[in-house]
Amino acid sequence: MNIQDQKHLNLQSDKSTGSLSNQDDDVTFIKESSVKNLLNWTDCVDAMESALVAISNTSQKSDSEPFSSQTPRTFTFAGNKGVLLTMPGYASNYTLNSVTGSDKKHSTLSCKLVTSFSGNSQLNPAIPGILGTILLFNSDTGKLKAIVDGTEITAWRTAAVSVVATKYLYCDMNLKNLDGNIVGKELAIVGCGTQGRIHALAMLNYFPNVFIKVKLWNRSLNRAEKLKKELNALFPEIIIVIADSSILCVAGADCVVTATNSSQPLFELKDLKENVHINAIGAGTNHHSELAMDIYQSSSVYIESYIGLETELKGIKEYVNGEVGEIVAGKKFLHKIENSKNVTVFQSMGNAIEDGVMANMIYQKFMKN
Ligand SMILES: NC(=O)C1=CN([C@@H]2O[C@H](COP(=O)(O)OP(=O)(O)OC[C@H]3O[C@@H](n4cnc5c(N)ncnc54)[C@H](OP(=O)(O)O)[C@@H]3O)[C@@H](O)[C@H]2O)C=CC1
Ligand SMILES: O=C([O-])C1=[NH+]CCC1
Repeated sequence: MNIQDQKHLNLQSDKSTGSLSNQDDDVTFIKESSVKNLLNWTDCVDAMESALVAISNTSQKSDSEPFSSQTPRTFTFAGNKGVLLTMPGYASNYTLNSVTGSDKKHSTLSCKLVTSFSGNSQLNPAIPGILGTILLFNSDTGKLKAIVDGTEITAWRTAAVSVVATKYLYCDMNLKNLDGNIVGKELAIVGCGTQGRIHALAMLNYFPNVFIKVKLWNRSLNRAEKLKKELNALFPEIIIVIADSSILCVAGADCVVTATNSSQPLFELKDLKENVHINAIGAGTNHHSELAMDIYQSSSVYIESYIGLETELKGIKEYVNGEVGEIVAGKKFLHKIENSKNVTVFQSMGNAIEDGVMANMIYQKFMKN
């Protein structure tokens, strides 16, 4: 949602403290351009690490431990044109270290409303296929306190979650302890739409000195060319090439991102080299169609939340080894598959807690400014 005129909505953007007073009637509206100005990769990745830990703890075990509660999201289909998702969630006792320090604990009650209309890219002018709005409620009273544009948040939080997954699941190299040397890895971006683009930016910005080459593939060439131009200007030291097929794109890659609406597998296990980490993002309501089934069968597979597993990932349920948050929190060690290529897969779906934590992070920064 990009509403320019907040008076039109009869909302006030007075930077009130969000205190518990009954007179606190104002609803803060944070529009897309303000959200954009407040986003950076350090804050987003830090917030998503906290969110993933809260997701993996679904009951309150102590006064201080992060936890969350959520129901499966709902899907309301608008004929065959698109779908509206509702994503409610509550996260408690989590920190936003880089924004409010490690002592301040946050609780957030939120609901994201997000539409997915894949035909939007064909409009003239094109608009994003995924459009979102996040409602933030006072978690002590239930009263609405902010409406935060969720389109940029959805893009950034998805890529930031993939960065966290890459940090913890990519076993070939400890990306957490970079020593400043060029590591010389290859990144493959399969699908150069909104998600492919933001993932390329997230990976290259957050892991400097790691990737020396990026291979891009997109069904229609013009989007790959556009992204190549953008990346060349931002990262002149990195080699950026366009691959002729999705299989050629992943050949030789160390880290792969898939971000398409493809209902058919884009590559198989035989197309990958050993020790590859894959962030599988796309394919909308059919989340696991981008990768061939033999990849899931012989890889260590992690997801954001078991809640979505039951309803949205039935087809690969038996191959899932855990939640990323369980690894981050040290509750589980990375599962290794004997006699395998040692491939790790982060199967992304998107999760309500990530949206609530991100919207609160933006709200905290907006109120401070
Ligand atoms: N996991 C998560 O949290 C999230 C997942 N998503 C999902 O990620 C995917 C991409 O979203 P987004 O980047 O916003 O969408 P965009 O519309 O910006 O991009 C869609 C991409 O998919 C490609 N594509 C579409 N159909 C096919 C096909 N049959 N075969 C190969 N490529 C195809 C498009 O190619 P072309 O340019 O040729 O049309 C384009 O590269 C969607 O499935 C979306 O639902 C989105 C947000 C969050
Ligand atoms: O989590 C999310 O916002 C979405 N996942 C797929 C489409 C939108």
